[in-house]
Amino acid sequence: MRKPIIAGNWKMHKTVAEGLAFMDAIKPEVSGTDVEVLVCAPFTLLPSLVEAAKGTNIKIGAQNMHYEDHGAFTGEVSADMLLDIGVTHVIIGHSERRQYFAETDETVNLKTRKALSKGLTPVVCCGESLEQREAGETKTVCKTQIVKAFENISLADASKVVVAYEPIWAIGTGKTSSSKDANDVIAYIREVLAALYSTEVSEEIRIQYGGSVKPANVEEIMNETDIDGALVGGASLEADSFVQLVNF
Ligand SMILES: O=C[C@H](O)COP(=O)(O)O
Repeated sequence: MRKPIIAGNWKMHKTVAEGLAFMDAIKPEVSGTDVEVLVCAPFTLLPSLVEAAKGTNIKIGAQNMHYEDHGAFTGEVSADMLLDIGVTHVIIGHSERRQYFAETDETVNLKTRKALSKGLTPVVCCGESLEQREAGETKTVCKTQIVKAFENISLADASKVVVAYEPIWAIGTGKTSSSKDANDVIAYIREVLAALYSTEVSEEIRIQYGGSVKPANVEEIMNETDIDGALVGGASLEADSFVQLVNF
């Protein structure tokens, strides 16, 4: 049985004070849940959030990392640096990183392998653009991204990866994929993983949906058979809304 995972991706939002106020507000409201609760914040907030999450069931993640251990990479942060401050998860290959920061399927793979080798849980994103969807390429695009992301990842490590299927046209637009459509693509991603590894491993890997998830639609999405969680941007920024998502 896969444990559901509800993750907030704050993107480039919040000061430390705002992040800590959010943590104070959600802690008592999410403490009883069976769902894995994850907050992925900008680098500047991570040490404070890790401290605030101590002794709770809330995990703290980064939104990116570099695949090298150290070196002349101005502006970048390594896996060891994240581990050093107590971060446990890292989003890799978000479409905004692919679109604005030249993230490629190859760097997604390098980062995923590095995260796993260090003991960080990678949340690996895939998803098609509107143009690709209209051209009927959704499954091909997701397959290409997933096959490359998992290249040279062992069977033992594969089940530690969390996948997030995020159709780009649904991100921050208010347009959600229908839960059936999202489930259909996610079931297909599971078939791709079964072919790469085994049915057993593919049944263990958690696959989230992301794209305009909000309290009003989270239950329907989470009721789908293959959807194991949500990666949420806008609706994760307010404590009330995030609590409703976790307690779907
Ligand atoms: O990482 C989160 C996704 O990009 C979804 O963002 P959104 O919930 O604002 O559509």
